[in-house]
Amino acid sequence: MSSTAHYASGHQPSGAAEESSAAPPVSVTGDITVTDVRKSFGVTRALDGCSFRASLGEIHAIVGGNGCGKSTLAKVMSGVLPVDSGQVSVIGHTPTSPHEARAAGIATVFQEVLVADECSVVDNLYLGADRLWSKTLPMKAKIRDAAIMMRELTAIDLDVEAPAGTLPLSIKQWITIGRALLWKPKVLILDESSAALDLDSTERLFAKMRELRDQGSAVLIVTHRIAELIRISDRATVLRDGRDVGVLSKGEITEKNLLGLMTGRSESPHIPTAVAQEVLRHDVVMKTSKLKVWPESQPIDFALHKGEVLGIAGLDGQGQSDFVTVLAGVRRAAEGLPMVRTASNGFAEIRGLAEAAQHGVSYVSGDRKREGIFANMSIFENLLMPLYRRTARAGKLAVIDWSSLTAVFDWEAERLSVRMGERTNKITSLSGGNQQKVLIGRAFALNPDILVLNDPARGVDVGAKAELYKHLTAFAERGKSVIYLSSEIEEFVGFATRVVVFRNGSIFDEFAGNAIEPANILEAMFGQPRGSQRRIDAAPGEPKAAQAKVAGLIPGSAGLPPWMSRRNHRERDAGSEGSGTR
Ligand SMILES: Nc1ncnc2c1ncn2[C@@H]1O[C@H](COP(=O)(O)OP(=O)(O)OP(=O)(O)O)[C@@H](O)[C@H]1O
Repeated sequence: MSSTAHYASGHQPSGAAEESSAAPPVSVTGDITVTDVRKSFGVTRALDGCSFRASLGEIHAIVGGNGCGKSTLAKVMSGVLPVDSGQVSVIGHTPTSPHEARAAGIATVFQEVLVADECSVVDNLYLGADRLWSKTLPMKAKIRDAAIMMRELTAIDLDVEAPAGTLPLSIKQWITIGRALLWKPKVLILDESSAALDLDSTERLFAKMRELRDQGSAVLIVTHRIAELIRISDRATVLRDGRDVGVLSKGEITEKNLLGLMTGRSESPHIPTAVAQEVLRHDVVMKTSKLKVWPESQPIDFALHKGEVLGIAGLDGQGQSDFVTVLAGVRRAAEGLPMVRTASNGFAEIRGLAEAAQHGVSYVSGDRKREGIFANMSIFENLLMPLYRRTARAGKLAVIDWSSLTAVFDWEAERLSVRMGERTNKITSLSGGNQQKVLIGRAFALNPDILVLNDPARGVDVGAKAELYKHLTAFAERGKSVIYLSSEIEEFVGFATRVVVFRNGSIFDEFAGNAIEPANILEAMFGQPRGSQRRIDAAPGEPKAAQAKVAGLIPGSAGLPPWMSRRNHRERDAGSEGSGTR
């Protein structure tokens, strides 16, 4: 393993780049050199003498725990943040604004999915581009290019003229990536850009990254998905507490080496073991009977047991996310209602969030920007607001019991290791992963009986993830139950009691015990049943439509989600086999 990197000093800043109305201007004058950079926010030292060096023609990962300064490093290289001291040179430029960075051939996809909901997909793709080369492109050409780009990235035909607000988070994430790729950047910086993508989508992103690298660009990625970064990166720089602590070359990039550098310790925090199955004989605490997520999808009979950690998997758009939001009362199913066990041992229907909360069901969204944080409120308020009313002392004035709230805050913030300055600071002052921890803390603080988590570890570092599994396991051992949707299938191993895999808006397969293996889950996600459920929706000999569903990645013709293109809907309505969508 390389020791702490020492870098040569960077190129001198070249000043602002010229604007151009032609294709993106790129003048390659050197590589990427960040030297001894310091950047503080008040008392927080986000970068504390950080150095980093990457070359054109490589995929280089920037790795480290939540709050160690990765996004800040990405932002200083993208002209979003000025440094307090030190030097930044990216292909000969020191951009002082995102616009300058873009003109220099540097494109960044930031961690938060920045999409204007009310604008169309095409407008979102060209957002901010109108002062440069795309100004001259007629709308028709933009629509054509947008459709091609989105098809390449998502493998489905999207209606690019539809408003982006109706799209799932993963597709919005693709828009932000497509926006950067349209520029054919010389340096592409991806800050947690695969965090909302499923496995197959991630492969498409990787193909794009390799293509760019092979054309001579540098691709810098920030990710907490260790298995992915091991596969894709040529080199990795590890940060800890705002400093670079080591550079790993391809063969050295292993989970053990990464964790050792990230934490400064050598032990691995997560040792997978098969999870005991006795809980599957315990009482049912939540169930559905003939519930249909989409009007045309297969009905779902489902049961969650007391003490169970149930994993939920599926390729994007297969209904798993809709299902968990139905269970949590966030949305209604096309048919049927989930039922939850009541204190008197009967079952009550969940018709909305209020009933879910009343019967002890809490929800954590992975889409923290849209469904989670209150951006204008403090860290404290964000973690505890749902408790304000509950802890109000009886009486006319209903005074909030601040001392008990403070105790809850301290407990949750400490056990989830939320890295923060003052608790009264706005939640947006926290790094992305730490914001997510606050949302998880909020759900725990409500002391629920059933926790429904929708890809909660998105952007959470590997150490904190292991802690989260520990807390959730302990929670389940206290007789509570957990529903855990993840787009990262490795998460289930050694943690979930059972995993159900969704296809076409319904449960397709199910795994328990030692069968909870990434390879098994993956095959089921792609339509090959390997578990106990064996709900085969396309047996050999079935017509081509079903075979296409199994072989391909398209959601089946049964119950296409509404954001797919008009063309897909027309094909479905005409009884088409849908295989033309790829
Ligand atoms: N605008 C800001 N105001 C105040 N503090 C900030 C701001 N931006 C970042 N910080 C702080 O700087 C530190 C580094 O944050 P940064 O977002 O760079 O971390 P990160 O390594 O990207 O974390 P994550 O993996 O959670 O995304 C954190 O402690 C964060 O709270």
